[in-house]
Amino acid sequence: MVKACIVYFSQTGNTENVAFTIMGRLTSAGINTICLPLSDVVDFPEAFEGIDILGIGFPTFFGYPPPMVMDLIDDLKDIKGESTFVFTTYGGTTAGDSLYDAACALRRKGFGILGGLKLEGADSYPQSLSIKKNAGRPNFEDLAIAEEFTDKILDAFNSGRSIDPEKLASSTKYFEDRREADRKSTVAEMRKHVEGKIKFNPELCLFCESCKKSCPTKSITTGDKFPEFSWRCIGGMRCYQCVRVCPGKALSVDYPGPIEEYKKFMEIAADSEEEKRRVYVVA
Ligand SMILES: Cc1cc2nc3c(=O)[nH]c(=O)nc-3n(C[C@H](O)[C@H](O)[C@H](O)COP(=O)(O)O)c2cc1C
Repeated sequence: MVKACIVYFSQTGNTENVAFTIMGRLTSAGINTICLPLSDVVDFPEAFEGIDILGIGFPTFFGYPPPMVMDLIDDLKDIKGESTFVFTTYGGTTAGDSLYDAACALRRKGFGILGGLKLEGADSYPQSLSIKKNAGRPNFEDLAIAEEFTDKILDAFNSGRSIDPEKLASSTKYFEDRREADRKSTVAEMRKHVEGKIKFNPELCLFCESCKKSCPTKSITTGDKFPEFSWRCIGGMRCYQCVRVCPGKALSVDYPGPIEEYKKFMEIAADSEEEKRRVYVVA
């Protein structure tokens, strides 16, 4: 029996939704499929044993995969030569080179690339949440596309086809111009336009530790009373999951500028309608 494992990182559920949709389709096609959040990978290495297909899903962060997803791929030491596919959800501005970067890294590890999928999701960035950008995505139609994609990658797998990661490269000029540049500096350049400081109001803290439990890099410790931030975050990049999950609204964001400036900045790197319509590429 063909065995698949889908590893995904998801903070607001968009990528998880897509991951479970793909798993459902694979399962109904008779593939023995496991879906695993990135945070469980260390505790469950058996999930990778004897797999034929590896799927990796993640939200796009500033046009690229979140650094811990690239770390995961780098750490895939013992799984070589299998087939893989990548998928991302993004807030409707740009998926940038996220599929391309993940596919290149997997290719370097010896994986054959079956294809890549990018679907729009409700935008989880704090300013975007305030304007409800892309609310309700991925919707029914988006998930139907995820199913269509799954059928096509299975066909590619069964026929032994794979693609060059180049096929997943963005046609958006902003990312084309920066393809050879160091990712950290490109992301830092973007972050300075939009990244706000996190404020803490002790009077609203419920001591529930939701911030600590949700932090993907375990950068938050709780002292006698309040959370303490090491600000390690994701290579310094704020993901704001602590702010999103705080039930008492004790954590909030100080936007670096007015929302109009944020919207203007998003236009600089935004995908063209044509790029947005290129939802998947399959071998
Ligand atoms: C730190 C950060 C950076 C983001 N960068 C982008 C981006 O470059 N382009 C975009 O369209 N959306 C961006 N988003 C929005 C997310 O990619 C989008 O909401 C995604 O679907 C969230 O997936 P999840 O629900 O699985 O966490 C960003 C969100 C965060 C928190």
